[in-house]
Amino acid sequence: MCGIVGVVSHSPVNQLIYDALLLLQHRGQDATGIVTQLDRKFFMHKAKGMVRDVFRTRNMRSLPGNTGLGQVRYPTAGDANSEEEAQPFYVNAPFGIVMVHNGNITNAKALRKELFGTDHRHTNTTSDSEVLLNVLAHELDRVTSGSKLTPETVFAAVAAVHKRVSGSYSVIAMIAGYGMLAFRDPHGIRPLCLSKKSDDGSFMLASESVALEGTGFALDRDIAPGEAVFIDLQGEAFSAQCVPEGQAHHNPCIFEFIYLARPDSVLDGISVYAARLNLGETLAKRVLSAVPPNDIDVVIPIPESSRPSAMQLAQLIGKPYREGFVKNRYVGRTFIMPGQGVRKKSVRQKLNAIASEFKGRNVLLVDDSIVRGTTSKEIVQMAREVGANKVYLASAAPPVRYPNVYGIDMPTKEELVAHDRSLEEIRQLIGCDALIYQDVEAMKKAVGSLNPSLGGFDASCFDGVYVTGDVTAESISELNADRNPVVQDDADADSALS
Ligand SMILES: O=P(O)(O)OC[C@H]1O[C@H](OP(=O)(O)OP(=O)(O)O)[C@H](O)[C@@H]1O
Ligand SMILES: NC(=O)CC[C@H](N)C(=O)O
Ligand SMILES: [Mg+2]
Repeated sequence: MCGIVGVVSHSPVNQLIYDALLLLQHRGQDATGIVTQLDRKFFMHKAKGMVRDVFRTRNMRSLPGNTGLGQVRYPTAGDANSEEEAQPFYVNAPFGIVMVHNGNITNAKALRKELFGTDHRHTNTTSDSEVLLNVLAHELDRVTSGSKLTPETVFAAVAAVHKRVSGSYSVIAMIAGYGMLAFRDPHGIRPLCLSKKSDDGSFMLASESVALEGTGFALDRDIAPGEAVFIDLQGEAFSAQCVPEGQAHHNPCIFEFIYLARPDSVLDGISVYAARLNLGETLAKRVLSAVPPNDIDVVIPIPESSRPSAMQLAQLIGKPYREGFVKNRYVGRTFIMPGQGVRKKSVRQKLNAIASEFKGRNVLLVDDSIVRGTTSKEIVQMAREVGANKVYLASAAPPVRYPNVYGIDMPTKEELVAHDRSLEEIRQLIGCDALIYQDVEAMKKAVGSLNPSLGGFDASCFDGVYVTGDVTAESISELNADRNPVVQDDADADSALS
């Protein structure tokens, strides 16, 4: 889950893209980049780091033009440490294309071979996004050879991309001198939404509605699964469904609603905040059947993402909701940091307990999800250190048991605390007095009831069902083999836990 943004306007876009990226920073903390276009020329600046650190005034000054793209990266493929793999990516033929991608290509290895052997295209990094860009470039070249680039030819190229590429991809690209193209994979796994400003006719495309609202745009609609939108440089927009009828299914990633997205965003017709409240409500029922309510004195969220669920849960079980942990706002999100070592250290730097909320009390801690168990184990220990009597732990998401291959960095099952362990084994490992998880079906209902028109969710890390239908144990290990040493680091999560 990276954050992506694209703007077509009648005035300079550099500041607007910067502002939108800041609003999407929670989706990627590792690298960032902006590219703008002026007179068929691209101007780009990208580097490792957060938005505020990467773009200095001199960089912003060298990003002229009224159209542009930006990205914040959370690496899920290739090399997490490489500056080269920061986005946007650029190819010079045909036309000159720059592209940003949120998602993960599951057949990148096979495509890389095809690109080299059959399409005679060169890729220079281990990034799956560079592969995707080259497939798009090849298909654009093929459909426009001997004819002009029109919205129809662009859509034909996207249709060909859908046939070749597997996995998750929300994409925004700029074609030099022509316009901006956006498309979403046939399952709509990662989000992408669109806005047109009524006063000046400018367009913004972004991963989350919060980026639109925070920059003076208003959410018009989501890009549909399999759909492509092309906005020419005169500001005229065209759109088309690029997969054959019956082959597009709307299965957004449910983890967006649990953890990844900001609570003030609305994705695919669902308010993330409302989803988290609903998850708290269903979790409350499970808590009541597992722990006698009189045994709980206070409900304490593990900041940040669990707050709405914890609040709702507390109200339903009739217990006080208290802020027992204070988050250091200058430490980023720990889950999306690359490498288990840095994640583990960061939990202690990030959260500190207010002893008076714990002393002598039976506390129910609530988190949105337990993935590697890094956070839970540290937090339970911290609660005990400041004098908690009993420490119960509830998770608004069900046990994460399966690897994710669609853009969340949980590539190996061995690193997941719930993989191949019973509830009791997980409880012992985390060290809490009772452990209560959300149920998979209840989770799907809690979120899905907010938009019944969806065709279900990608909930693969919870139920092991991969919506693209082509993910096997073999392809998962192949994907891991393509990662840089970070995955090896992650595979050590077990030892880091104990
Ligand atoms: O079991 P783990 O592997 O530790 O991962 C799960 C934790 O990581 C996330 O928090 P994070 O600090 O990333 O972000 P937040 O501040 O938005 O909650 C999530 O909210 C859980 O607290
Ligand atoms: N989280 C993402 O969307 C990552 C995009 C791409 N797979 C990368 O690793 O750069
Ligand atoms: Mg958290």
